[in-house]
Amino acid sequence: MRELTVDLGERSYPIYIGEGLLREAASYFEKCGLSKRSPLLIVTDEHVGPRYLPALEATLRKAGYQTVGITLPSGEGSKSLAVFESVITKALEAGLDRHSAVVALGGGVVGDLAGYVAAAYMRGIRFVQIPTTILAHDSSVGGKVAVNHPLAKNIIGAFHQPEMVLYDLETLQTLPARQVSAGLAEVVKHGLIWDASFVDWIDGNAGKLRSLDPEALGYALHKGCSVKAAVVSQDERENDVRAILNLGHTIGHALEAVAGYGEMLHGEAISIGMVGAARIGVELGAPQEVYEVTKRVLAKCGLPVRLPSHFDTDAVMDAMMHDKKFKEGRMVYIVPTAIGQVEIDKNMSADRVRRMVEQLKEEAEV
Ligand SMILES: NC(=O)c1ccc[n+]([C@@H]2O[C@H](COP(=O)([O-])OP(=O)(O)OC[C@H]3O[C@@H](n4cnc5c(N)ncnc54)[C@H](O)[C@@H]3O)[C@@H](O)[C@H]2O)c1
Ligand SMILES: O=C(O)C(=O)C[C@@H](O)[C@H](O)[C@H](O)COP(=O)(O)O
Ligand SMILES: [Zn+2]
Repeated sequence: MRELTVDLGERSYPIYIGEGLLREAASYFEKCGLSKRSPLLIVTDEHVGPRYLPALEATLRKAGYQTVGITLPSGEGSKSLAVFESVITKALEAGLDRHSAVVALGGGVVGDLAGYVAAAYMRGIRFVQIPTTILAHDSSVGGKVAVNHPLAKNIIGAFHQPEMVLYDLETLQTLPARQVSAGLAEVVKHGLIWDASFVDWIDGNAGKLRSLDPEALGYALHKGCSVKAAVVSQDERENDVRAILNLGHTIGHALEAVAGYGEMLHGEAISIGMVGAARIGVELGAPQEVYEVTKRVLAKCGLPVRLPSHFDTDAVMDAMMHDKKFKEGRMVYIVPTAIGQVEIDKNMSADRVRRMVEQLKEEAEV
């Protein structure tokens, strides 16, 4: 078992990463002081619930916790105000009070939604992240919780930190191949923004990661969570350095919205976005290898590196205008300057981004 800390003063919390942690969940819940007198609401989805909810509830109940589960349809569509309301209804019916906690058992969709429920219910109750996807090594850490609006991703949300992150790597073994690749996009991102040697390692170990080799996965997810924790610890509310976690996301979020939520997975969209960002980086003076390595490593992880030509450039640009980082015709854009390094460009021209979107449709597959 590996342990990390997200260092945020009185809101600091541990990330536990290891095999079989779900079976020991009760002892971790006790360690972080969750109440046995008030019900816990476990939010999960239709793919995760049948596999992992009964065992989690059994171990928690055996230790004296009261649990209630809610199983949602899987996929990005559940990050909506309608589903948010249905979970609040469940919380009220189950009698959750201010000492209760919401437990997110699932991927980033469940984590973002359940976290937002926890942030809003009775003006904020505690919550626990139990991530079950590779991608959720990113989403479970850092306290960004949200639902989508049809016009813009993650636009209704809050910062609300969990009490702990309990990452049982055994659960990842049941992930479908497409979700494995999508999750690896955020792993690659953590290398590209912070650590060239990690990018090099992924380059050499992408095959092992895709085949869910436990040792390789453990190493990569610990590394990814360390980068995320380090960045968030420096800038909890994205006033500054935290923006670098958005590499590839400005266009990525627009692609998700334009495709229709869930059609293009988050990891797939930001993969294409990171290739675009690398192109802009090279245009602005970064070495050519920034583009070549970014594209190669993403392709090795089984990710798309080209924008399908049916995407309408105007629609993508319109969607970007709703991004939280867009202001007066200029956007905040994360631009790679070298492998493992990025800078925050607060004055990126929309015209340059438009040209990049067009170029992404011409991108050769690797
Ligand atoms: N809050 C943040 O900081 C942050 C960071 C990155 C991404 N996100 C958000 O995360 C979301 C994407 O998360 P995701 O990729 O985990 O998607 P997801 O939660 O939809 O999970 C992907 C799919 O895998 C299934 N699944 C999950 N765990 C499984 C398992 N162990 N075995 C079998 N199937 C399993 C799910 O049912 C779903 O069909 C997006 O909405 C994105 O915006 C948030
Ligand atoms: O935690 C962050 O900060 C991130 O940017 C992580 C991203 O991977 C994640 O997709 C996040 O939800 C994007 O943030 P947003 O503020 O652009 O919605
Ligand atoms: Zn992301």
